[in-house]
Amino acid sequence: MTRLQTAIPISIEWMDNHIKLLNQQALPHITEYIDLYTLQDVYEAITALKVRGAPAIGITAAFGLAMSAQNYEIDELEAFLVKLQKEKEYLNSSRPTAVNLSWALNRLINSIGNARSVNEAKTDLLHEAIQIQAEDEAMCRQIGENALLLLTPGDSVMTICNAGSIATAKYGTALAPFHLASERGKHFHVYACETRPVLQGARLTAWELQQSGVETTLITDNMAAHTMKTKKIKAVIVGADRIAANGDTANKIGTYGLALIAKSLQIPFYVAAPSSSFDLTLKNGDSIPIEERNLEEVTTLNGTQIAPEGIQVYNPAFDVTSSELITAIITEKGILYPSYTESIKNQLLRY
Ligand SMILES: CSC[C@H]1O[C@H](OP(=O)(O)O)[C@H](O)[C@@H]1O
Repeated sequence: MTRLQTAIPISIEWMDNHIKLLNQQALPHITEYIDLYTLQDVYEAITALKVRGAPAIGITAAFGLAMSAQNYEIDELEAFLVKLQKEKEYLNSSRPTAVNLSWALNRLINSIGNARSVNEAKTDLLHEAIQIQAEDEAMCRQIGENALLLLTPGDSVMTICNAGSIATAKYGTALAPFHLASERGKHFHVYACETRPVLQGARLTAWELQQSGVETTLITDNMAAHTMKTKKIKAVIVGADRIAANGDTANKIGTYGLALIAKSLQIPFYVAAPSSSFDLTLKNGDSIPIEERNLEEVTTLNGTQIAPEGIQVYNPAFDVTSSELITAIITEKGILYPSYTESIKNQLLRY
């Protein structure tokens, strides 16, 4: 067993008739699993961020739809497909920004195009969800290998949010190189931004990298510029929720600011993401839907009110980094460089 296999739990496990999910809202203090049996359980787990991270959301939704379909008491294929489409749209409405959600659900619907019976369709759905999870693990491992072509062990690297193993099937995207290097006895020094308001950096990335034996320093988000300037940060690497055809990238709120600082300090800024995070129907990032979440995430901390009651709040969960601020996009199919419109066409779509 590699260190990663023993250190970091798998976030999503299919248990033959239900989903066993690592509750990411309980981390880092409690490692607990919750059992999801219904479509509503899955919808609520995604909206409440019990599972979060673009690929992990897609995988969970895929198993959720396949699981729900197993229990349809419908014999007629046409009626089965009508109900499946309705439930797919419901799950797809759980969070708007990560394209992996709709990508995974569409893959499930497409997987039963040739089914000749309801039973065949039920089998195909489950098979496709299992396939999506297995492929994501392989893609993330390859992203880690490709990132190690750009990052040098021993360097200090900054990241934001959690684009880690628990946000994917395994390994993560932005954190994948650190896990792989650690398994090989090579070490980076990672500066993790805490990532207000939900604290994915402080709660999840700090925990995940510590489990994996990666040297990690936690900073608050407003320390990023000073840290990049004074701590010899050699690169910034982040995940992605949706990448448009020109390379504009939506990621956790605060990412755009890191990219601007990196540009001004001439520090390479990398996005790490699987091909399932690209939305080539969008010419650029202007039309990427940005999720706005409830005000309590900003006005409270661990249930304690930290702002005056009734204060107005703006709580966008993502921002869009324009492609000219991105040095390279690291995918499982290789490293893309500007112009991203061209490199996406030549490298991502060539298969
Ligand atoms: C590989 S995870 C990608 C992405 O998802 C996270 O958002 P959230 O925690 O709200 O699901 C964050 O933006 C990560 O970079």
